[in-house]
Amino acid sequence: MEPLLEIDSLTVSTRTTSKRLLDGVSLRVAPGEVLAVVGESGSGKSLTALSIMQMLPRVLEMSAGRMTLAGTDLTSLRRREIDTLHGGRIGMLFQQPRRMLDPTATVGSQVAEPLVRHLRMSRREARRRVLELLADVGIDEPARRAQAYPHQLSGGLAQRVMIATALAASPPLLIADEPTTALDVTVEAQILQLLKQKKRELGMSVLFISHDLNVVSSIADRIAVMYAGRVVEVGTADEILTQPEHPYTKALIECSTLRTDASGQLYVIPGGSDTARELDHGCRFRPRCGLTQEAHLEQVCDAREPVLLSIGRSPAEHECRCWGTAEEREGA
Ligand SMILES: Nc1ncnc2c1ncn2[C@@H]1O[C@H](COP(=O)(O)OP(=O)(O)OP(=O)(O)O)[C@@H](O)[C@H]1O
Repeated sequence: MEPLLEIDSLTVSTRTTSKRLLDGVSLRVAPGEVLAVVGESGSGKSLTALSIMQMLPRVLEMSAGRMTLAGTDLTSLRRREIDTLHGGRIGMLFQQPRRMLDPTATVGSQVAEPLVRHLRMSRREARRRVLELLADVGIDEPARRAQAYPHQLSGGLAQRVMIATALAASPPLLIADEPTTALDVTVEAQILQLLKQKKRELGMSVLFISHDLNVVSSIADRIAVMYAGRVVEVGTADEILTQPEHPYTKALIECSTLRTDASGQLYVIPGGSDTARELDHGCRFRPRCGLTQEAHLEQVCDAREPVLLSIGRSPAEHECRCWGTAEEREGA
């Protein structure tokens, strides 16, 4: 199936120092599919989303071999076309829903905005449609809520309003950047449920960004794992969660299952990712990698950066960037 969103070799660097923050990121999202992008803080998840939405800050510059949405080249859009993209072709959800809403405008007028702008509805038509949209995302008494201001909403209610706004113009793609991270666990479960229901009803694709594998396991069809600005493993959610290959993915899974060691300490991945980008040769994960030492691969992992190799039954079904994994497979 032709992908809806296709990104090839996306690189983002700082303009002044040319520091590479994203390095050759390639991703594909099929129509109706949820691709989750996971990784620790600073791995490049949000920059990937901002690049797709053409919302990178001016201090950063981007280059991409290819970045298309339903065949449209996103890298050459003009200002007006980018305005049409936001909300019209890509719905957006962020971590702090109350901060993303305009504090001076009522809920109703904010949900109406994409209806007027993208679907060219009259204000009157839009007011009627807003009530349906609010009810559709599980908001009681939509007429009363439409009159409310963002500060009068709980976090969960504000995220429901953001979902109604993001999906108002039925965009084919939703980008959700940590949409449940700021919510408490019961509300988080309800919002995930709502997103799954909306995805089913509307048949949209979703790029779902999270640092939490537990969260993505309930919603993702495929998972891409990022480390220090690169995709290190990608595959179906089932394969990544049950047969992870990259030592970093395995470590993330260990962390997400709240495993404790013999002394009762919670498992954490040793070391930090902050210096990984400064490594100018070899694998960026090697200073933290147990496999490198275990399999005596220091020289190999130090010499050259691993490439993303296909390890699935069919090409591109499961790919992993690790010399150790490649070596094990060759030996087997
Ligand atoms: N405007 C900027 N100028 C310089 N560096 C930046 C800028 N924005 C992001 N970065 C750096 O780029 C890297 C990737 O950032 P990004 O926000 O994409 O990470 P993330 O995976 O989304 O993390 P988090 O989960 O904490 O949001 C980080 O090292 C970050 O410090």
